[in-house]
Amino acid sequence: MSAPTTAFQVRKGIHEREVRALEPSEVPVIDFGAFYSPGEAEQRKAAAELRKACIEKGYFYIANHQFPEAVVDRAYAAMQRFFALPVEQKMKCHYLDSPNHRGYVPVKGINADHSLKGEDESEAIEMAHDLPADDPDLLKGVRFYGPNNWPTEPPDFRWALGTYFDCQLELGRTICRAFELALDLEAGFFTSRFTKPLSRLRVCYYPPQREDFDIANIGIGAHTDYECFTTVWQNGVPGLQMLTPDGQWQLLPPIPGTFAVNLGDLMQLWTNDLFMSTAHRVINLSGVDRYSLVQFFGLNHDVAVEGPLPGCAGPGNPWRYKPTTVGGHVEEMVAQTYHYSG
Ligand SMILES: O=C(O)CCC(=O)C(=O)O
Ligand SMILES: [Fe+2]
Repeated sequence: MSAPTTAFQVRKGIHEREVRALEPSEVPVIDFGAFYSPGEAEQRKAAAELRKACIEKGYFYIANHQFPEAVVDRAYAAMQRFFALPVEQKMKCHYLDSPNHRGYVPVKGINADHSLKGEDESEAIEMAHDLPADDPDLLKGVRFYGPNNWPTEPPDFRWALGTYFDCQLELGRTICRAFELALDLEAGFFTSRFTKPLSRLRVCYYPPQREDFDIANIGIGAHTDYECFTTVWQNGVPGLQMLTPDGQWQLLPPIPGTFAVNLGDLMQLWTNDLFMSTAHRVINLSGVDRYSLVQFFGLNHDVAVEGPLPGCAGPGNPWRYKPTTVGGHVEEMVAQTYHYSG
């Protein structure tokens, strides 16, 4: 049985227009170098900072993560060239033409905020692990495993974004390890279930938005992400806003050399609301184009979320959710957001 889904997106203040723009010094930045070092004390210290940020804010940035800068630069260059193409060209790889939920999402192609009837004013490419068409899990009916629906233009898009995706998987494994420490779990709790993870990458473009925008039609409407956590790279142009657990919208400043990381629904389910899935949205009022690379990290498709993590429930604090699976929850939420009929 699936968990109730409406619990995740609805938050007090979700349509509030007041936003506080944060200074870079106000952002919790975790030094990820600690997780690559053999020093246990350093790792524990960084994990404690990560835990505090998750409880108080629902997001953090990571620095010293060792992600190759050239991979980001190449991905950014290729995505700019793709989104500059005529719309007819981009429509040739529309996501609704892919059996695996991969491809181009045009303007008004999704409705991320399920509580409104609007459509989102942004474009994206949905991609994931580029698996063959005879992948055994795909043959069993798991549509999230399978081939990407690559654009043919620009010709290096596939290399540039495929490499970004693969490198992010490596980073994601380290973030899983950091969460194991932050939640006091046995080593391998997440990483041993991260051998064929459901991970999606959204390659996003947000044209500038008018000041008198309608809250139902913004870059991406307020929502929570469905997986365990999400990494966000943004091109120096602000627009991403996070709703903190105490109900304040915060505009996140891009900080060169970092990724923002926010929590997703599965983390909320598993931690029984200790780590809440962070509601967020994008409104690009900068006057210039905003681009972002947003990668979602679940665990393997069939991993069961059938109870709270150790230490996250007890007398007076029962588990609030129903059992689900990683793939089951993501499938249900994607069906509500994207324009699949029937
Ligand atoms: O573009 C961003 O910064 C965030 C996009 C987002 O929230 C999403 O694609 O789920
Ligand atoms: Fe999101």
